[in-house]
Amino acid sequence: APAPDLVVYGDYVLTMDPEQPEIPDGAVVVDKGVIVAVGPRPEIDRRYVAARSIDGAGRVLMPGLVNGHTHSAMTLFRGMVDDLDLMTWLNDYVFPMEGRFVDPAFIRAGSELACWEMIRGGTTTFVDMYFHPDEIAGVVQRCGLRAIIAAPHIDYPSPGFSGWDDSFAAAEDFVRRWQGREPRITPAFAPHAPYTVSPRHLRATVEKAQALGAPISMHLAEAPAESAYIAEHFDTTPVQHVAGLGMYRLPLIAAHMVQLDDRDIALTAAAGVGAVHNPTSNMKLGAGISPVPAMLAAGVKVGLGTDGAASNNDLDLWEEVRMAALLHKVDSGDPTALPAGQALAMATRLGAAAIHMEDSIGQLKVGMQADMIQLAVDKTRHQPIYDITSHLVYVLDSTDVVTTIVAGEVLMRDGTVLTIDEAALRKAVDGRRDEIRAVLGKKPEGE
Ligand SMILES: N[C@@H](CCSC[C@H]1O[C@@H](n2cnc3c(=O)[nH]cnc32)[C@H](O)[C@@H]1O)C(=O)O
Ligand SMILES: [Zn+2]
Repeated sequence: APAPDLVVYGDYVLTMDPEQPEIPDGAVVVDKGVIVAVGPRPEIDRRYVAARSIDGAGRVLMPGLVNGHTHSAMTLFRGMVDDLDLMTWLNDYVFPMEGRFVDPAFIRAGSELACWEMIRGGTTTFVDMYFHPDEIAGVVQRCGLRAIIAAPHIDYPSPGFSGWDDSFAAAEDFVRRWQGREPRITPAFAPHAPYTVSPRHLRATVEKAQALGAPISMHLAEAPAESAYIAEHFDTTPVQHVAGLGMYRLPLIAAHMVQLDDRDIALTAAAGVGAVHNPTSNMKLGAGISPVPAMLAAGVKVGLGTDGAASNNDLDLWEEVRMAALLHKVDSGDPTALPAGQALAMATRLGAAAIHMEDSIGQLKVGMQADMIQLAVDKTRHQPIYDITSHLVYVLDSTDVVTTIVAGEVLMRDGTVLTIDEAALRKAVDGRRDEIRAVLGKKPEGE
């Protein structure tokens, strides 16, 4: 028998592969970080003797989750400003705080805190957009997660901002240095939003991203104030504005996509642009309700994201799955609007498509990357179980995740994160918290 690196079992194997969605008492075989077999346990055990195995009794085995939009180091701003609309939150609070506190050490601590939380909760891939992307990439490399790391650039004179030319040149430099360097890291461009980056600079971004073959991640059609700004200055919608500048010709990852008309949705579907839905952030900032069922019906690739911990306030993707499943029922008055299976797909297979990685992640399928998680479903509060998908969406949560594996590497085992020193992390986070508290104590922000 062939001797692969690892076999992982599950009483319930949920592949998210439409061709064989669920395998009771199944197993996934991994060799050199890639899935080489998926099937029922007896058949797998007959064919393979793996070097290592992870038991699956009382456990679900499924693909790791995809967080399509976050700002990882904003974990250090968790719970600092709540209950404000997007523009007030951003201009009066977040930008000044960032100008004051963000430096490379802040990013190292904040991103590590984010990665710890994501590994703990079963997120295996995330799309990040934040300052000092080299620091983020270093953290991601050390903790073993997979990420698209988008280097931000902006016109808007936010604090800490050194001008468009510098921020764009730094982003290009980052993309060039990280392309092909680490298989789990994809560098990308991140023009902040249509209301903070001029048309000329969005065009320049398209040209550069096209030349380098890099994806773009940006905030798009998030809040009413953005639509009003774009209507006033350009007499169109945010989507049609950026599509007109060529942005819909590339692998674009568009976060939010709340304020959309029918034409915006049709254009997004036709272009294959990925839409990342952030239900908690949208609800919390009062941005509106993204027309997710309409996008899905039109064939848009819709994923899920947490956004940063300053507008969520955590990076728990299970919460987004459940929020999405519930929000669109209440919005439409139709409980069939977003069924559990579709909500779960948005965190896995569809979410992978939304970030243009559907060929390598999002399903447990031969040839795909071995990015997978186990959840324990053996507790009394989990019983009885009739439909595992229903449980994953409506019963389980991030604390039920017990194993996290990326490219065949075990990042968490029995609920313990193995690749991050938690005690050292807590110390770094406490240090930053004290520094921020001291400043906030002296000068309270806002009224
Ligand atoms: N101001 C930056 C760009 C920074 S990274 C991404 C930015 O997006 C901000 N951000 C976080 N969540 C949202 C959101 O929902 N909408 C718009 N911006 C956001 C975040 O605070 C951060 O400033 C520069 O000078 O280059
Ligand atoms: Zn964001």
